Amino acid sequence: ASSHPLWPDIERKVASQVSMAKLGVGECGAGWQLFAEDGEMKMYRREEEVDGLVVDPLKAVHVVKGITGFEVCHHFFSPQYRYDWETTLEHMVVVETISEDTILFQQTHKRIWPASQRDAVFWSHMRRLPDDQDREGPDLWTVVNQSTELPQYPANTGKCVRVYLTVCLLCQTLVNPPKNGGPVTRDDISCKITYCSVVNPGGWAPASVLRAVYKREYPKFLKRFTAYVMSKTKDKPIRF
Ligand SMILES: CCCCCc1ccc(-c2ccc(S(=O)(=O)CCO)cc2)cc1/C=C\c1ccccn1
Repeated sequence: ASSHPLWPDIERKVASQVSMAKLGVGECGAGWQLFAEDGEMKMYRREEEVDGLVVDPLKAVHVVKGITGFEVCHHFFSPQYRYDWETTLEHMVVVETISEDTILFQQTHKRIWPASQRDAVFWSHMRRLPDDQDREGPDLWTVVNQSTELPQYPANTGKCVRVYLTVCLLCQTLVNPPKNGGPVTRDDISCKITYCSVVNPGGWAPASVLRAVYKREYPKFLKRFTAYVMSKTKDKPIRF
């Protein structure tokens, strides 16, 4: 895929998104406010507006037992599972499978009254990252979704307002080998998940509506998605 015209953008975006995702909420600048908490899941947001539009960056951290970073990224990246966990999705088109780890999507999301319906066109790239701390244990896995322009899907021509998004899912598998030296089972693993997203709604939507949507939808999405991965993997061999 390194020959594809998007490749330089993908390389640059993945590098910048992963380094930002690795920063704790305390480090990457002030202004992160905790807005939702549920067990191990903590969701933070920053209140930001661009041209009067709410684009509140979101950062969620979660630790889930019994699954690996590869399994989380695989179910997030692969189109065949998306309708199972993405409740706001109305329609998804795989525009181009650039390579086995890079796909171009067009998605329409269900209309959220009183705002107009939204669609998104983005490339999605999944990658294993060498662990820079050289800690032993499995590597990191990431999926980055980045809006891009596609001539065959011009923005704001039909019923939908085009959103512009940047999303990074960064996963680290934690293995706690059993004392008796036996094989590692799902009871001995967990996954540290960092989910970062910035969604520019594209066209006007009331700040109160957008903030209510994000406050309601993001916690629901992360809980539902991680529960889905657990259900899909629990009786299967572990994939690191
Ligand atoms: C007025 C409403 C405007 C927002 C509409 C909207 C736009 C984009 C998106 C969205 C959210 C997550 C992704 S992803 O993480 O890349 C996974 C692949 O689907 C891509 C798109 C959603 C939603 C609408 C609802 C909403 C908002 C947050 C969280 C969940 N749902």
